[in-house]
Parts: sequence; C-alpha cells; structure tokens
Amino acid sequence: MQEYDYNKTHIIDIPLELAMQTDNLQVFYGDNHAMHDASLQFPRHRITALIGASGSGKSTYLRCLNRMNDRIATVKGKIMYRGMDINTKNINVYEVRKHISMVFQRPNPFAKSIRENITFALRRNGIKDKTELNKRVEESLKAAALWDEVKDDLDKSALALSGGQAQRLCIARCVAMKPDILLLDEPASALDPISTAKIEDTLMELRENYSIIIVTHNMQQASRIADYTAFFHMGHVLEYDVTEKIFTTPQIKATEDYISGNFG
Ligand SMILES: Nc1ncnc2c1ncn2[C@@H]1O[C@H](COP(=O)(O)OP(=O)(O)OP(=O)(O)O)[C@@H](O)[C@H]1O
Repeated sequence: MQEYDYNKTHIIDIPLELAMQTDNLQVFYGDNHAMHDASLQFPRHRITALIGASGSGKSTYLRCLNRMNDRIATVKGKIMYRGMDINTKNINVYEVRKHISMVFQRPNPFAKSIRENITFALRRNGIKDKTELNKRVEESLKAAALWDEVKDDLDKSALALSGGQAQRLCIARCVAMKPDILLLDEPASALDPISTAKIEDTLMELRENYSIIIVTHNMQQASRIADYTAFFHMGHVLEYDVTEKIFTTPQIKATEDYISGNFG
C-alpha cells in the first residue's frame, strides 16, 4: 500500500453546536498503536460518517466514544461530552452509554418479544408504569420506522423479524432510552438494498433529534446521508470536512485515492 504523509491533514472545525469531540485520541492494543491523535468535532443533530479502508481504525475510534474499548485497549486523550472529559476513571460508563448509545453491525435483538426488547432496559432503569412503557414502545418503533410493520405483533418473538427489521428494532431499542448521540457501526452492511434504504431513511429522520456518527464502507451511503465525513487511513484521520467536499474536492491525496477506488 502506498505511504502517505500523516502530518499532512485537512481537518475542519465544525461551525455548529457540538454534540461531542475528541482531542488527541490515541488507542493502543498492546503494542499496536491503532489510532493516532484523532481530534474531531461532531455537530449536534447532524450525521457524521467515518470512512476508510478495512483496518484503518474506524470501529476502534467509534467504540471509544462510549467507552466500549475500556477492557480491550488503552485509550489516551480527551473525549469531551457536555463540557466533561468522559475518558477519565471517575466517569460512570453505564451513564455514558445512556447518553451515547451504540448500534452494532449485526442486528442483535434479545430472544424476547419485540415489546420486551424495548422495555427491558427501560424497566432496569426504573420505568415501571405500563402507560409510559407502552408510549415508549410506540414512540421508539415509530422513530425507527418499524411501527407499521410490527404494531400487531408486539408480543411475538423479535427473532422472527427479518435482518432489516431486526436492525431497526435495535435502533428503536437505543432510541427508547432517549440518548443524545447514536453511534452506528456499519448498521446496514449485513442488509439487502431495500432494508439498507429503510435504515438510511430512518437515520435521516432521526437526525432531527439525535446526533449520529456512523461507520460505513459504503461511500454512496456516506454521500447520501452524511453532513460531514472523516476519512481514516492506517490509524490516522487524514481528512474531515463537509461530505460533499470530501467526495468532490478532497484536499488530501489519500482521500482522493480512496474515494476513486485506487486503494482499499
Ligand atoms: N479487539 C481488538 N484487539 C486487538 N486489535 C484490534 C482489535 N480491534 C481492532 N484491532 C486492530 O486495530 C486496527 C484497526 O481496526 P478497526 O477494526 O478499528 O478498523 P476498521 O477501520 O473499523 O476496519 P473494518 O472496516 O474492517 O471494520 C487493526 O490493526 C486491528 O487489527
């Protein structure tokens, strides 16, 4: 693979209210320095895409944002959320994950009913009132554009859903907890084009109320839905800008090579 100058980057400051940001974030898996000095700002109520070749560090970076790397890696640098550095020992990571929620690549519904998939975490967080629980089930399934398809089957097993429906249920499960930020790690990579389009439509709707950060290999997807895009290469963020600029006038050679299919 061609070597690029990692000191030459093009990373803009976001001219909007921020949802969160990282300052000089570094990640080590033992001796493997997997992420170098990533400083990125994420705008509130916008979609930001993280793109780059396999192994470039996108998932590693994403997982840091709600402390999912705690047990597997050493994470240095600041992760700023609401004026606080959440990458410190005294932070309650379970609280963090209520605000900054993750949807994974493979849909992972619980082996429970559709309703219970949504109410499980709510109950554990002390919400017992049936009316409130029913309201949250309906609201979150509507937000994830799944309500019309499942409203008569709420007590049926979530395992009977299609992959695309199951992924939207996982999004609904996050949304029910009313987080602030949704992190999605290639949420549509296991889905067919129709289910992918539904997920994309769902994210575009959710953008009104949530700040969304999504890892994707699908460049069309990034250009369709993301307001801002960051390009990762070999553990470095080399370029971060408005999505249209990344795809039409990239400032960095590596970005240009990647989006034109010259590597990766
Ligand atoms: N749990 C882990 N333990 C050790 N090393 C890891 C772990 N997860 C990722 N890595 C390493 O960190 C580097 C970045 O991997 P990461 O999965 O973050 O890249 P990625 O850009 O998300 O790739 P992909 O697009 O294939 O998911 C790679 O060298 C990878 O081998």
